Amino acid sequence: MKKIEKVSLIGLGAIGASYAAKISDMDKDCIKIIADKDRIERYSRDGFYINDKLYNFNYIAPEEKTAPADLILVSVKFHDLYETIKAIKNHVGPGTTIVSLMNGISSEDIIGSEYGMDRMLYAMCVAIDAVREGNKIHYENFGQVHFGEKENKVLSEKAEAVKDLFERADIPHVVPESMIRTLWWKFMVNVGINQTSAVLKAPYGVFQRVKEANDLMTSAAREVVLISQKMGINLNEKDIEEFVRVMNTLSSDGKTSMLQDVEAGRKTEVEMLAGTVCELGEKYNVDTPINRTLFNMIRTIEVMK
Ligand SMILES: NC(=O)C1=CN([C@@H]2O[C@H](COP(=O)(O)OP(=O)(O)OC[C@H]3O[C@@H](n4cnc5c(N)ncnc54)[C@H](OP(=O)(O)O)[C@@H]3O)[C@@H](O)[C@H]2O)C=CC1
Ligand SMILES: CC(C)(CO)C(=O)C(=O)O
Repeated sequence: MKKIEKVSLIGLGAIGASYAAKISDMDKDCIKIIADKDRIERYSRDGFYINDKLYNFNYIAPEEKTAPADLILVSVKFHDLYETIKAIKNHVGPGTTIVSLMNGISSEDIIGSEYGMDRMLYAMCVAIDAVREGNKIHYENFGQVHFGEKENKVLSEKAEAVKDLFERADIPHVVPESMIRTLWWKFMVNVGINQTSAVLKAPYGVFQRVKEANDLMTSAAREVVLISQKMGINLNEKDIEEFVRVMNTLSSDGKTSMLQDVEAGRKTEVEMLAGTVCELGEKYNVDTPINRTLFNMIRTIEVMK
C-alpha cells in the first residue's frame, strides 16, 4: 500500500474546512487547498476558525503546476462541481485517488467521467452538524465518513490507503459492504431533511420535537425509498428508522447545508435532490408529489432572495 502523504482539497466550506482541519492537525504540510486568486486572498487575510481554533492552510491556485496529489478531496456544492473538475487538473497524476465528500448519488460518476472511474472511491459524510458563517465553522458532532469501492467485501489498495490516512488524521470512518446502497441511504436523508428544513427554516431541534415536521421529512424520504425499490437498491422502513435515529443525535441548533444556503441567500442543491427524485420518479413510474412541491417551493425561495 502506498501511504498518502499529499492531499489536495477543493471546497473549504463547512465540510471541507472540518476535514482539512483534522488533516492539518496531523501534519499541516500534508494538505493543500486549491482555490482561485480571489479566494486565496480572502482566506489568507481572514484565516479560518474551526471550533474556535485559527487555521492558516497552504493554498494553491488551479493554474499553478505542482506534483500530483496522492488524494484529492472534493467538497463543493453540486452547482460548483463542473468548474471544480477543471480546477483540480494539475493535481491529478497516475497514482491519484479522488474522493468526493459531496451529497448526492452522482458526483463520483461526474468526476470519474473526466479523470477515470478507476481513480474514484465513493464516499459520503454523515451525522456531522457543521455550520459555517463566513470563515467560522462550528460543529458539535463530527460524524463519520463512509467510503470505499462500490462493493467492499475485500478492501482495495486505494481504500486501504485512504483508511490509513483517516486513522492517522483521527477522522472517524466506516467502510460499508455496499457503497451504492450507502450513497442512496444518504441521498434519502438529504431529500428528507435538507429540503424540509430549508422550506420551514427549521434547525434539527424542530424535527426532533415537532411530529408534523418529522412526518413531512419522512414522507419526502419515502419517495426515495419507493424509487430505490424499483431500481433494485431496496431501501426500506428500517432505513427510515435509522435516518430518524441519526437526526436525533444532531445538535438541536444545527442546520442542514441547504438551510444554511437559504439563510445566506446562496443557490441551493435542490436540482441534485428533488430534481433528481422527480426525474427518476418519471423514469421508474413512481409518483413524487412531495418532492415536486418541495422543488417548486425551494426554486421560488431562491428566486425571491
Ligand atoms: N454542511 C453539512 O453539514 C454537510 C454538507 N454535505 C455536502 O458537502 C458538500 C459541501 O457542503 P458544505 O461544506 O456545506 O458547503 P459550503 O457552501 O459550506 O462550502 C462549499 C465551499 O466550496 C467553495 N468553492 C466553490 N467553488 C469553488 C471553486 N471553484 N474553487 C474553490 N472553492 C470553491 C466555496 O468557497 P467560498 O465560500 O469561498 O465561495 C465554499 O467554501 C455539499 O454537497 C453538501 O451537500 C454533506 C454532509 C454534511
Ligand atoms: C445529514 C446532513 C443533514 C447533516 O450531516 C447533511 O448531509 C447536510 O446538512 O447536508
